Amino acid sequence: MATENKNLSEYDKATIPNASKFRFGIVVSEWNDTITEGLYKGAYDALVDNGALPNNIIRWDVPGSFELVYGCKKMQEQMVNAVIAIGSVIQGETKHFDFVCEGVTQGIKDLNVMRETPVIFCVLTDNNMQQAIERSGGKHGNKGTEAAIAAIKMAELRKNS
Ligand SMILES: Nc1c(NC[C@H](O)[C@H](O)[C@H](O)CO)[nH]c(=O)[nH]c1=O
Ligand SMILES: CC(=O)[C@@H](O)COP(=O)(O)O
Repeated sequence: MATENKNLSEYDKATIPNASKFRFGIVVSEWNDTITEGLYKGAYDALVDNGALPNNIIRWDVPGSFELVYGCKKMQEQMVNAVIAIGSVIQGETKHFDFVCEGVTQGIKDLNVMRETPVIFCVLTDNNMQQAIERSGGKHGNKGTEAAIAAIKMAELRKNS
């Protein structure tokens, strides 16, 4: 498994652009909030560690991961350089997991295709809570950290393109 061979929280600051000139929007799903709050902390701390100003980080909450698409669409309309979508989808008894994951994945992909502001996919899609815990500050690191680094790099790419 790819994540098993890569700690999601590791990055080399020397390779990361300074984020002090950028504004970031973070949209956070309330479902599985113990997980999404851990992802948010990882993302927020990594943004600030790389120079982002706290006043330049906007947070909105949405009910569930399916609503991340609408929330990120509206966040793109704000004066931000990149958006991070944070969610945690955990397999239940039915196929609902498949439809939520597909819907949020395709929706965020569409936002990246149709609009100028990059939206980073920080949505865990796990078989169980233990996997989610391990990827939101556990033994595999924090996908929120990974997403923040991606957001900084994509904001820099957008600025230079
Ligand atoms: N089961 C999970 C959900 N389900 C809720 C949907 O995301 C959505 O809010 C609802 O269908 C109303 O439109 N959401 C998650 O983020 N994680 C889950 O595990
Ligand atoms: C991802 C979901 O919507 C899922 O957790 C809901 O659980 P269930 O499939 O048991 O209704």
